[in-house]
Amino acid sequence: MAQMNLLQAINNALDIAMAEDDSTLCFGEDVGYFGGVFRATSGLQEKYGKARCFNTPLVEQGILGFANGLAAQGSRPIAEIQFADYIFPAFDQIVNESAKFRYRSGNEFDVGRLTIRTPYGGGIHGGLYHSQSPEAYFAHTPGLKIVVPRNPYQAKGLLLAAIRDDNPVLFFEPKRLYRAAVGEVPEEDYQLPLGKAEIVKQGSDVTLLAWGAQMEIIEKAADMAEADGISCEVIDLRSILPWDVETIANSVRKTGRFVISQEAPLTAGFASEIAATIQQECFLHLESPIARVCGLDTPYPLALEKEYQADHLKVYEAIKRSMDY
Ligand SMILES: Cc1ncc(C[n+]2csc(CCOP(=O)(O)OP(=O)(O)O)c2C)c(N)n1
Repeated sequence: MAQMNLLQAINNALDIAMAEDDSTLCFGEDVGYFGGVFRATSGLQEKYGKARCFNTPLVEQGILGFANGLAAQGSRPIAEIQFADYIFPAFDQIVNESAKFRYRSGNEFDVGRLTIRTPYGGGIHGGLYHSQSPEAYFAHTPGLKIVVPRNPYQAKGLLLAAIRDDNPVLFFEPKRLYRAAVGEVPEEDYQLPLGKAEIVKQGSDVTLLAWGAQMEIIEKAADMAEADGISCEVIDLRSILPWDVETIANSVRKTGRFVISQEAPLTAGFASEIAATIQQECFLHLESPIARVCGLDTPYPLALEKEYQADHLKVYEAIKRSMDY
């Protein structure tokens, strides 16, 4: 075991993946000798050379076009988009090519070896274009997998699973946790399963669900509610696509109450998809309406970041409303 922050765990996973397979490549804006703006690829160019870890031009559509071509030809590309806010120029490549390549070629080609890493989320005073959480745009796209880790242990195990998975995977890295989340991480190779949620704390009165950096917030709200005698089951979704309906539905059947929290805006966020599915699966077990505690429906505000966030007080209020219903 070693103490690592989330960035170091990601760097460690990339190192293991590059060492095991010569066809694994890391590239993106400033990813080469500089090691990325957050240093996730630090030291990799030195170790594996300029042909395997390198800078691209500032053109996200090109990064993904290039990555799709490499993956189709048998390489294992790991493309970095410098901020998730800048993934939109590559939207066409991801949604129309990465996700559909296997289907449109009748399984003759696929880009399943592709992994896309990108820093995501707010809480760092990044303003409009360094704070967004765009998972829902991609969750609407069959053919992709989507993962969000909440700590260094998860980041390493889930990233190694993502890189080796047979489908294109989008790996959203909560940038607020890059240096803030520190924990024990095994130095050896391990994987955590994609598509599986993790029950972080067992409870019996209400189920709380989030992913990524939002986990800290629901855990804090759970502590407040527990002080009032409310027993909270806390679950980390970990994978947005595919998502673990069974674990969540089993929990809600047990507790009868359900609060979902996401950092992204409320409208058409992934929390809405979860709420719709769970009301269908658990209708007769629900004691109160499913609550969504989300970011406000505004562009991500710089000055009003605190007001925008679905913080622990808003989650706590939703728990109380659910209990009092
Ligand atoms: C579409 C998009 N992708 C990525 C970024 C992040 N970004 C901001 S500045 C910068 C580097 C710009 O370098 P250069 O074009 O050489 O201009 P310089 O600032 O060095 O004069 C990058 C990648 C961005 N702002 N927009």
